[in-house]
Amino acid sequence: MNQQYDFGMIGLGVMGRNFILNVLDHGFSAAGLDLNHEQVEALKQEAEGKTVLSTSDTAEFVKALSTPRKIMLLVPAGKAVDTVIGSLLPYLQEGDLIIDGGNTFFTDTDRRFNSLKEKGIRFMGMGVSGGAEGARRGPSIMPGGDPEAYDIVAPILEAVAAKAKGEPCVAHLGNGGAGHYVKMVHNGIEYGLMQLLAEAYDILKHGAELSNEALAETFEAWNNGALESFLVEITAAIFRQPDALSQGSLIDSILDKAKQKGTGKWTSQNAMDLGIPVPTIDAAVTMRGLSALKADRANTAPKYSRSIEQLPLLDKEALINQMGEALHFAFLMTYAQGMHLLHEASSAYQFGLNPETIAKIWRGGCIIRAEILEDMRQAYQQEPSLANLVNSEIFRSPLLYGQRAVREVLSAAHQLGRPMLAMASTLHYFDAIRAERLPLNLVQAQRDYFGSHTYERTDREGSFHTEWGA
Ligand SMILES: NC(=O)C1=CN([C@@H]2O[C@H](COP(=O)(O)OP(=O)(O)OC[C@H]3O[C@@H](n4cnc5c(N)ncnc54)[C@H](OP(=O)(O)O)[C@@H]3O)[C@@H](O)[C@H]2O)C=CC1
Ligand SMILES: O=C(CO)[C@H](O)[C@H](O)COP(=O)(O)O
Repeated sequence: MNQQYDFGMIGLGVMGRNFILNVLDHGFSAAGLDLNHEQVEALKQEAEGKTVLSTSDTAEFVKALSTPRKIMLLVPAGKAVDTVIGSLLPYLQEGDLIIDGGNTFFTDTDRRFNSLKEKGIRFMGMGVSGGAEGARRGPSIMPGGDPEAYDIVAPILEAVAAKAKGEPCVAHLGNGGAGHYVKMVHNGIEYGLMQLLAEAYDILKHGAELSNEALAETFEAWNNGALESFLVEITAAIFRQPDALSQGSLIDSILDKAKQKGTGKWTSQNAMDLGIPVPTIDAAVTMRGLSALKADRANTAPKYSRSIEQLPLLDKEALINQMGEALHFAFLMTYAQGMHLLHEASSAYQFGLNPETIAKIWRGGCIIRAEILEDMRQAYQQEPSLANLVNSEIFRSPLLYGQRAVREVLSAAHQLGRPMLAMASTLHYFDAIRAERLPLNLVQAQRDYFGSHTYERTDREGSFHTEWGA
């Protein structure tokens, strides 16, 4: 009898090839499919000696898999996913499972789930985080959809996932497109944290005049404290990277235009749809947009030249310390915004999410893994229905303490004329969410003035309209 393989992977690029190698490392047999022959050959070479089939023939690939078939896709989100599903259908049988592991928009997952269900094919939307290294050595995995479908593939996913405090960083998260929704918000938080770190770099470089070596040491020191996280760790390493093509550090030769594939923007857009503010993520998306306007910036810059050298000298040591505290505050607030969005989405889309489980599986493997996640997990363990982490006792003291540092670093940014849009948005979000009264009574008055939109009063029930100025 021919070999029957435990697991199938379609898309043998950055993520797919590393993920399938990870599966093989854990003693499972696996088949890989890609239309690109170079990728097929690369898998054959990298998996030499393992029980693997690498092919670009769909019929051969599907027939080689043991039933129910477990086929994961790591192809670009969008059309490619529908194309691959269409190419598989003639060969699949009832009960087989297709898993989309890409960064797919969650409503596409719902659509695919419903259409495949009619054909008797199981479908699962699943976020995967950790980049190439995570896929290879242990990612954080965010599956959603039918729990029975998850059970079919759980032994493989639990084996390959990262482990945090001995527990696998994978769990069935909820109904329908829940897995892809959680991954989208993960990426929104990722955007926020990355932008905050970029802003800190800018102020330390221009305000405290830190060299790349000093920046590396500063970020390393932070990574040994409350800010311990993957993103702080790699940021320190980035400052140490020499440039292979010219003198100096590589960071100084990288064009300041950040690209984006959509998940951060989707998070902001969907948060607006649900009426949940995520201003740090909005700011991060906006800054990617501003970074892309390189030619416009270059054109405008000479018209508003800076005179930094005339500015009062900032206390270097104080600024570095305040920046570390400010980042800790802003990191907490960014996770809080993302988790608040998940709380609302869970009821709006009936995902049935458990925030403690999400905090738990984000503690290892993923891009936003951080020491803070363990505090978050404990906060949700104490109060599972907590809507916003700002109201957690665990967060109260670091937020109260950290906000002062944020005000200091923002003041430095203002003096230097350097943008800290994410940091400022984070502080203003905090100041707004803790303000019992906001000046939006004026907005209501204006709406009623020009559009008879009515307003409510503070002293009596009902809806009121005034003939303003009459
Ligand atoms: N890179 C990352 O850090 C992360 C990526 N993701 C997500 O994972 C998914 C895959 O990303 P990534 O691995 O980076 O992308 P890559 O482009 O590196 O790999 C995608 C692979 O899929 C192949 N492919 C495309 N269409 C088909 C098809 N119809 N049939 C078979 N193979 C096909 C591509 O072939 P070809 O080269 O010929 O186009 C390529 O080999 C995306 O949704 C991405 O957003 C998720 C987490 C992290
Ligand atoms: O999912 C990821 C990490 O978690 C991918 O790396 C994704 O591409 C990051 O988003 P963008 O390309 O928009 O920066």
